[in-house]
Amino acid sequence: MTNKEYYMNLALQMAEAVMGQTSPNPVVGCVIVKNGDVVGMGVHMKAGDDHAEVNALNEAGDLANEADLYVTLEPCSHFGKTPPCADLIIAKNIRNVFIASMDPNPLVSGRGIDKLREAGIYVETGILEKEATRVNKYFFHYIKTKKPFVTLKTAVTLDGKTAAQSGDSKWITSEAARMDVHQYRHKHDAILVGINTVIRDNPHLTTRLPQGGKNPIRIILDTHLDIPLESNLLNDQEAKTIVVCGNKAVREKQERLESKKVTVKRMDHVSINIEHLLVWLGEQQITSLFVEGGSKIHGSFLESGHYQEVILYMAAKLLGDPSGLSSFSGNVKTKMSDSHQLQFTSVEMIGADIKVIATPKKN
Ligand SMILES: Nc1c(/N=C/[C@@H](O)[C@H](O)[C@H](O)COP(=O)(O)O)[nH]c(=O)[nH]c1=O
Repeated sequence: MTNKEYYMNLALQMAEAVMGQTSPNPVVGCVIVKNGDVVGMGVHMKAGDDHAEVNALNEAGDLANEADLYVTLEPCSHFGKTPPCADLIIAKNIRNVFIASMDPNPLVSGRGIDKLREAGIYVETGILEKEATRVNKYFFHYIKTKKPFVTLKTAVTLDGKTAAQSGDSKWITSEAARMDVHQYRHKHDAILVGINTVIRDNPHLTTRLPQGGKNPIRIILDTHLDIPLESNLLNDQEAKTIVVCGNKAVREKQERLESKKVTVKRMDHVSINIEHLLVWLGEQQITSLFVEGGSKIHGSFLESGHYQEVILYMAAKLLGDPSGLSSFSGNVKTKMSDSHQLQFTSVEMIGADIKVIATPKKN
């Protein structure tokens, strides 16, 4: 690892540590180095707060003069909730700026760098760019598409079942694997399940990590508003909860839910169109969506083609039951050559279980 990568890695580690806190902003880390000493470190904590560069420059004080600045995302050049970071970097007389990833917003991309170079500052980009892009993959997707980054998560037995034909699914995976899921609940802005999962499991869908973590907004796809009024999701007050229904759902049911401080989003058609839902969620500034199923929901996202990552946890258990519930049911392909093509991006053991991550192949 080169010197530059060492300091950029430090900035990236800070950015990674606050994933889940900054939405709808990106995560950004910044490190300031002078004569081989780290003299300032900063991270963007949450939307509306000071940017990473501001926090690092405040910490460096006069030592920022003639120092090197490492930042994981191109410094902003526009007046947002805070003044442009590029102007502050120039004012503090920083000598060199090293950047990992460029701003994906075409309106500002490169503008911050141009400002710095016009002021005579040396600027180098692309240091650990791959890692920086990974850390902000939800934000980058949202900026480009104005729709949330969609992660489909499922848990299956060795023979691919997500529940027995009786509906029983407790538990497929071990405590360690189920706890691993909670990091994604913290990192995503929202979590989504279908009405069948709500009726079968009566879930809370909260983040229960040892170190805490943010509860995501909870979204239930419930075309006809069948959700039982005594459901945990409607009564535990643990997080903002949105029930999405079709336009034929009974109004009285909608009013009963709204009296419980639950948002009811009535779509324009009888059934729920996934793409329309994602556009609406994007308008609510939801930049990432964690879909925990069940299998019909996963099938509808598969059918829509609007999903960016699949996370599958597999337990070494066999149900041997052909009528057990598959993890995806929808958009059935009858020929292997027509199957949805993905690629594995990681395989690892989590306790006794396997965790696999796959992404759709770019066609
Ligand atoms: N059955 C299993 C899962 N089941 C996932 C969903 O069906 C559950 O309803 C949801 O996780 C419950 O959320 P909670 O109430 O917040 O705990 N998910 C897993 O990773 N392994 C499983 O063995």
